[in-house]
Amino acid sequence: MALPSPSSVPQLKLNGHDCVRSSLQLLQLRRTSKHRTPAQQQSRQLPRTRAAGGDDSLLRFLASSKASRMQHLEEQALGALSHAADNYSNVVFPCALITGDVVILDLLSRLGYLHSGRVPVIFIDTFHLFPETHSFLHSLEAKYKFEAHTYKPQGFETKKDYQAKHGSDLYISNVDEYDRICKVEPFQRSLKELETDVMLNGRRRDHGAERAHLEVFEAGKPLKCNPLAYWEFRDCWDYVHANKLEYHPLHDQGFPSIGDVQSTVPVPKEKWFEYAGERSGRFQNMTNPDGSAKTECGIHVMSDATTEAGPAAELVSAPP
Ligand SMILES: Nc1ncnc2c1ncn2[C@@H]1O[C@H](COP(=O)(O)OS(=O)(=O)O)[C@@H](OP(=O)(O)O)[C@H]1O
Repeated sequence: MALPSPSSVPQLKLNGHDCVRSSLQLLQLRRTSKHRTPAQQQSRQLPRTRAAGGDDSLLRFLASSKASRMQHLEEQALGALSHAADNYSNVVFPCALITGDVVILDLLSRLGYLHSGRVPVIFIDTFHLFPETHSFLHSLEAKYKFEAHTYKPQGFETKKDYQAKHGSDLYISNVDEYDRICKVEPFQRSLKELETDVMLNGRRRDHGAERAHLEVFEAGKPLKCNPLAYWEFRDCWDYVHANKLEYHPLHDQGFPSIGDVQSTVPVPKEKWFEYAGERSGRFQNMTNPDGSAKTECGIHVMSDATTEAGPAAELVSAPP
């Protein structure tokens, strides 16, 4: 069967994904290999008319596989959110407003959980966020009709107050102390004040090695619900485009993920969708006490260390 050249394949524009083309590239690579099986040799001699029909059906198969995968991911994420809300009293969503978070907000809104206040949104103002992050939050609050619960470093109303005590470069002189004061403490305080028993977030397996085996629910107090655990970064963008959602304005300036100003940089677009590519511009020039590169601020890592195993422990960590 003569495969069409990948560049000549019309994009099926199924959620704007390139998978059809890349699958064809893979197949073509196999075809041009010296090691053809007898069946492959034979298939090369099939009449061209049959080959043309085969190409169409392959494209249709790939398109329908992709569509059913996306449908499953969406149903599974909605199912996880409903399960959390149906079975637990205080489900909260700490939201950093990056692409996956926008997907979760939209799913929560479709379930009626934002407007009703069933799932409160937590926003940590670290005093070091980009101004665009604040304006984007206000825009989403207006669109989905919710008001985020904003938490700041304890004892400070403004960045000026904070700097008067800690200076302007604590994140350089003592990054762990900076994380504790500006992120971890306000985050822990928010979970406590809202009596959280389930915490939603947008962590996914393709974020990197630390999250490679993430499950949709993770044991602990609070229980963590990761509705996008099995999604890829590309799936989040497909959802955003398919539903014409507004997204953080800094994505259009080359930032795949957005955190604090001092530690977030743009990333070349071709790297965004590589494994761990989304977070490759985060935590720049930061190291852990053991000298390894920092990949987490400690919000989730620290809350793991300080929480107990919850009732779902056996569900999420069943032995092989
Ligand atoms: N500003 C702010 N407000 C509320 N919640 C926040 C905030 N920053 C991070 N988070 C929560 O922490 C999750 C991991 O974030 P990150 O490791 O990407 O960033 S950071 O280290 O916290 O800056 C992050 O997961 P995502 O849902 O994937 O964004 C959130 O659950």
